[in-house]
Amino acid sequence: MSSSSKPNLPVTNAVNGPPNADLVRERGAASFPVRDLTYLVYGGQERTEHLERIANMVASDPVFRKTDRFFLSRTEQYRRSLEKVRHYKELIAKHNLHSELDQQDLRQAIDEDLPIGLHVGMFIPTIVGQGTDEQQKKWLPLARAYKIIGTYAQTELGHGSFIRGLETVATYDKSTQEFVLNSPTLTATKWWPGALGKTSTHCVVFARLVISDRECGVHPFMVQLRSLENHEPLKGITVGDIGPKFAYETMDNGFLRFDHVRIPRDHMLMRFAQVAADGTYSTPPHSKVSYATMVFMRAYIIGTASSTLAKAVTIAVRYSCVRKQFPLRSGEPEQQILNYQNQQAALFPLLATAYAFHFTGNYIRQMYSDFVRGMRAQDFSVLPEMHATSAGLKSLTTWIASAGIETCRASCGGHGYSKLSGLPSLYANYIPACTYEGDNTVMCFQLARYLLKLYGKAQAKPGLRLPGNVSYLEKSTLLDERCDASTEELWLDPARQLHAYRNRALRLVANCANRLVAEMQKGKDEVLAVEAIKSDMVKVAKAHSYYVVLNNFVNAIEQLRASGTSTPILRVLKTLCDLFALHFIQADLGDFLEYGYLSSLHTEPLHAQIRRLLEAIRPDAVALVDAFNFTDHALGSALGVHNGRVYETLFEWAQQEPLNKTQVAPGYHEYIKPFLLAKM
Ligand SMILES: CCCCCCCCCC/C=C\CCCCC/C=C/C(=O)SCCNC(=O)CCNC(=O)[C@H](O)C(C)(C)COP(=O)(O)OP(=O)(O)OC[C@H]1O[C@@H](n2cnc3c(N)ncnc32)[C@H](O)[C@@H]1OP(=O)(O)O
Ligand SMILES: Cc1cc2nc3c(=O)[nH]c(=O)nc-3n(C[C@H](O)[C@H](O)[C@H](O)COP(=O)(O)OP(=O)(O)OC[C@H]3O[C@@H](n4cnc5c(N)ncnc54)[C@H](O)[C@@H]3O)c2cc1C
Repeated sequence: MSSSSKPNLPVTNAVNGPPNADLVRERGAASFPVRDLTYLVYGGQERTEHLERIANMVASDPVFRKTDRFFLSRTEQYRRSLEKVRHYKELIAKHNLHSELDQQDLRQAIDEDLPIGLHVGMFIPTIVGQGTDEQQKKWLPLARAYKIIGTYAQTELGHGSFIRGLETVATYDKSTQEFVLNSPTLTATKWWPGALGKTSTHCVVFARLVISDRECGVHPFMVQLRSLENHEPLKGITVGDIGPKFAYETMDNGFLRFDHVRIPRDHMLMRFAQVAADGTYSTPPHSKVSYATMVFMRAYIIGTASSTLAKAVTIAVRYSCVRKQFPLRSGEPEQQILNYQNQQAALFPLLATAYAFHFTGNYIRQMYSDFVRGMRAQDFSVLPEMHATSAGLKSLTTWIASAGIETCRASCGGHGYSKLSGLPSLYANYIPACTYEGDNTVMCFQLARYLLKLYGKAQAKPGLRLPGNVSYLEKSTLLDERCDASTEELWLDPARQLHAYRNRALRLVANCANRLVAEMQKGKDEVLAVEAIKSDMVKVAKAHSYYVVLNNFVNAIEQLRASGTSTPILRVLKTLCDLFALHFIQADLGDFLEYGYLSSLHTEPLHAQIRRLLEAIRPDAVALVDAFNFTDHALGSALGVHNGRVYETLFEWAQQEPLNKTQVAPGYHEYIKPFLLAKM
């Protein structure tokens, strides 16, 4: 079936010429209308076309070019990203892109870690979330007009995860109605905040509030760091870049120290906790309400896991269609490497996961906006669920996406190791997502604690109703149930798939709870008992999060069916959902076998069904990655170019290598010539 209308994307960066014949053939053989799936992913035809207009504008603009990025020094990369920021601002004015959504679309199309990411992603949201109406009125217009540039300075040299251990102090001076910010130790130095080093003029600093020697906990303060006239650091402030990193070269992650810096009282963000002029402190309505920006960003990160993984899979699948190695029998044509089962087994579960995470992103966005609506009405009841769910999903999605990018890279063979494949930098820039906004393991503890608590409550009070995604914790009878998927066909039943994931999650929670009790019975207090089950807590959090992802995928397909989505689209989504469900059972088979939920009676048909699903996806693989609709600019990969002219593009891009500027090697005269021409 051909697509219902043609994509409007330019083929930029790739070497022009007739498209690769294999890709053309694959595209012609898709079983579903690609364009319709693109509309589904991006929220309709109108929205897709809007995004394409922005993507085209960016892709054809030389300021946003990416192909030279591998040949620039760190400082040049930083300067180039500032040039992009300036141009981004010019385009907002020129094309009237004043809504937050338009600007987000533009940044996404630019597709670089710009040093204003923290300004829009955390600084402004913290003012919105934590500032009083007056503070918002004062700071937001300046921030939104980029009259000030801000960041979010929480982590210190000595502490990141343990926020209560932060050492930066804000002491209230009643006599002047000021806070005095100070970094009393080396380890109190703020360390890591993005755009802090060189770009930001302001930041929200998280510091422990002290009033008349009384510790009041960590709170957010607005602090000006640099002069708005000449960008020099203000008195008492030591600030700079933290130096080379694994990647992320465009971002000036920074350090910051305070030497008794005074700020006015109204620079503490006081929406929830207040300090009155006389030093009276009013506590916030929820002790963790000042952590809300992190919850927001975790939700955002979950939303970007799909597109990041989708990029890697697009590159690897297109390349695997173009790349040929070995004929099956002598005299026959060589095979596209995507025809090999092992290649499909590596890539198609990731393709399925990219779609699964798309629906997870929709789910968390909805949950987050419900949560914000509640917060505005002073209802914080959803905060624990929001915090725990987003912490778990952030961990699972970023772990899988990170490992998935590396799998895609390795599946491209030698060319995957070339930076021109786009995959090494995609990986290197993405993996800190497993660390920032909460180390994934630490985040898993948060979700596991929440699940253990609810499980304990459900055990203590039979009949208690728990929220939707955790309601399975009420049903301890589920533990006695076993899998009955004894045929390949039965494994395609979503109810059975969900049953397996629920059963695994409940088992792991129950097991953890039992071990906790056992450790306490051995004489440990609760704190030490928790320490003794921490590895299992990570497994609990992952198991629950897998269930949430699958549940959302299954529900999304049901909703699409109910709303009249066409059969070919439903069929292909269902195949992807099945592969997601079965692949991750296969990947963690030990969990399911350990308690006898599955036996070899079920595993044989499971493996067989997975092989069938790989075969079913094969003819649609290119169409499924095309549906993500990335421009060549967004992929930044010689292997993933839409026209499939992989070798031509690789060859042309390699010519830009600075070593190729001269025919004779730099250093030849000093180091090679002497021994080549030396007398024997
Ligand atoms: C229009 C849309 C625009 C969108 C724009 C987006 C643009 C984006 C541009 C993107 C650009 C770049 C992207 C990348 C940027 C990366 C930037 C990175 C930034 C950072 O990393 S900031 C620093 C982040 N730091 C952390 O995440 C620290 C992690 N640690 C913690 O969160 C906590 O300390 C903790 C959870 C580990 C433990 O907290 P602690 O204070 O010690 O408390 P406990 O005693 O353990 O727990 C007490 C109880 O409180 C519960 N709790 C903890 N946290 C929360 C929370 N946030 N909410 C609710 N409840 C919470 C905890 O569970 C305990 O509960 P219990 O007592 O058990 O019931
Ligand atoms: C690229 C990047 C950008 C960043 N941007 C910002 C920013 O803009 N603003 C900002 O404030 N911060 C930022 N950070 C800091 C980031 O938020 C922290 O690094 C992160 O929260 C992890 O904290 P940590 O470094 O203290 O790790 P640690 O907590 O020291 O973790 C080290 C190891 O110890 C383990 N561990 C820690 N605690 C426990 C425990 N209780 N039990 C068992 N194991 C434990 C962890 O699992 C991990 O394996 C950024 C970091 C990076 C890498």
